[in-house]
Amino acid sequence: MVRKTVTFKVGLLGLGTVGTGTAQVLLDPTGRHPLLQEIEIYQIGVRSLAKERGINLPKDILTKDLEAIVTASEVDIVVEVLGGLEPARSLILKAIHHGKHVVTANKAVISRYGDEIFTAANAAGVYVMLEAAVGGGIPVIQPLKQALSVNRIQAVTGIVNGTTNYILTRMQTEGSDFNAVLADAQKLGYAEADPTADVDGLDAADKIAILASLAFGGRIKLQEVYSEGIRNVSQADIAYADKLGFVIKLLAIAQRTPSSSALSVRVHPTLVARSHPLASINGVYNAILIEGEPLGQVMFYGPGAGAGATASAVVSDIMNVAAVLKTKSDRVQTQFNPLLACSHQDYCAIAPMAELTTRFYARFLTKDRPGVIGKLGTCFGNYGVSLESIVQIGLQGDLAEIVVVTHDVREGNFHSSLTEIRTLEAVDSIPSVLRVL
Ligand SMILES: NC(=O)C1=CN([C@@H]2O[C@H](COP(=O)(O)OP(=O)(O)OC[C@H]3O[C@@H](n4cnc5c(N)ncnc54)[C@H](OP(=O)(O)O)[C@@H]3O)[C@@H](O)[C@H]2O)C=CC1
Ligand SMILES: N[C@@H](CC=O)C(=O)O
Ligand code: NA
Repeated sequence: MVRKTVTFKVGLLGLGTVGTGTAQVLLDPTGRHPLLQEIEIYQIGVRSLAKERGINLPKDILTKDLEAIVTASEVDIVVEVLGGLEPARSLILKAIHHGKHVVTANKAVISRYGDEIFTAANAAGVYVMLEAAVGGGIPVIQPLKQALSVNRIQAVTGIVNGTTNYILTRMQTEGSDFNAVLADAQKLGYAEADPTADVDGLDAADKIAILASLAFGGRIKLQEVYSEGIRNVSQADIAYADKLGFVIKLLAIAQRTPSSSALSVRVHPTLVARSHPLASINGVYNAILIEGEPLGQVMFYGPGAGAGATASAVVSDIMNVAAVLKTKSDRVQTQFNPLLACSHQDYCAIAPMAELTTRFYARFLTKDRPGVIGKLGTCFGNYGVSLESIVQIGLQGDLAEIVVVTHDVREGNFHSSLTEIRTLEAVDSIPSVLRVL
């Protein structure tokens, strides 16, 4: 048992999956960095005092009075792991106004209210740290702020939602049913309280907005980030993708566009060639591939959700703040460490999706008769859509199933060609349209 010399007090807001993992690490410093022995939990704010907790806690440490934690003079660092927008946002702001440094895992709050929060933090002279908010336990926020900051970043491409990667992996490897696998992800503590945020790509959109902001040095308006989830990814598409040499992944992408100064920032299910490094990232694992000059490519890989992994990121942020404070005798920041603080003022311009240039995969159900493929080809040709492959593999009832993969095409042109194709008498439906990396 380690005897602690307490120097820093943490007010922990939340004792769910991440809060419990965080408390476990803070209460068990043996064999970890010695600075951890100087950090103590002051109080833990929860909703219910009666709830069974799978952790041994000091007596009377739980409270329902979260405002008292963020305003307590004893507290140096407030750790927000409540989730949701409110009261998380208000408590973060109140903590900042009371001079507390903040560590949060809450990408939903940061991607929406980052402007307000970082402006308040800079005015109050405190840090807001968010390593756990993207990629769970994977260090990616700190590397972007520090080790990679000399690079001109060209693209950030990631699998940043553990729940959907877990679902897609099991649908692919076991042919499992979507809803059953989602229930497992919830049991394992990967999913958000409302898993819609995971399944519909909103959690990944929050995360890529945060990564894009760090990578490209400006704020991002979340409403300009395109997001499409995995609800419409079917077993048929997984099987066709496999036959064509691809796997389907929910990718979050932020990249410079070749023709304008605007960025493309988006989340969508994507066919990824089996040889691509992101294709082999399975289960709850996340990976973020960053391309920059002069570094080239670097990929961060690890567990993207779960109690222990996320706690590792939360506690490392607490330690980073404690380490900075240790060098200040009065614990007041007169000057910020520019590699830890946020200094963005301007918003990045985001290009509309119609201007994106990408490859597409599309599946058509058509009448099974000669000449249909030719008619599709004519419509594609009318809009400059060039095909990489076109295959008719099977029949669904009496309808033919035709799958195409295009070469790079402007998204707006591709959709115009589909609008024309839908008017063809021989075409029954277009059950899926996916982008190809
Ligand atoms: N789960 C994961 O793997 C990861 C989660 N995150 C983020 O971490 C945050 C927390 O997630 P997670 O731990 O999974 O969430 P949980 O739902 O498991 O835990 C939330 C905790 O916050 C408490 N809480 C919520 N609302 C209130 C309120 N209004 N008043 C008082 N207490 C409240 C709950 O109290 P009580 O226990 O009494 O109900 C609970 O202890 C989220 O922002 C999430 O996006 C980030 C990376 C990974
Ligand atoms: N629900 C999220 C948790 C981590 O951010 C996920 O599944 O990735
Ligand atoms: Na992280």
